[in-house]
Amino acid sequence: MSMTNHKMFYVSWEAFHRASRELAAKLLTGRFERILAVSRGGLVPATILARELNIRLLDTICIVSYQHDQQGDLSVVKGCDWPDDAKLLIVDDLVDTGETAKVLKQQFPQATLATVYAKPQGKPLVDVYVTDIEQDTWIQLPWDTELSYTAPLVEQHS
Ligand SMILES: O=P(O)(O)OC[C@H]1O[C@H](OP(=O)(O)OP(=O)(O)O)[C@H](O)[C@@H]1O
Repeated sequence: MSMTNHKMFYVSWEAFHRASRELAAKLLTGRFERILAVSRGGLVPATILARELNIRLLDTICIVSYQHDQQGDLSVVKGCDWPDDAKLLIVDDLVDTGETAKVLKQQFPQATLATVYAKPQGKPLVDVYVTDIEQDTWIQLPWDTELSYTAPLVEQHS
């Protein structure tokens, strides 16, 4: 998805922290023992969930998506050889098309996949999430943005 002609959903660090803690609350009864963070976007919520759920065992799966090519052209540049079971919690920041989630579910069908944000196309693949985002909306995460000046509305519309 290209950034032009799309609605934007800007997320501050505080909002992301709050939403990640909401996600932790939803996962409280899960009795998870291990967290698999989907790098890179899943690293931040994985840290927050590990703290809230007191999980000390974490690993990463590093997936690179080549957006200049076809959608869904993914490469796992670093895998994880943990067993697939119900004690495994997989964490990503968002699910969009669901292509990343498909790769995760293929290797770890019994694990729980949790994301902070979910768009309709990928939502059926996620087990637990916090916030629905429309498919045509670009989620601007705090590590990709910075505060900047914006002109008053009257000036923008004159
Ligand atoms: O549902 P999908 O369409 O597969 O999209 C979801 C994936 O896209 C984002 O990663 P991105 O490719 O931006 O990589 P990054 O996290 O390393 O920046 C996000 O962190 C998910 O892993």
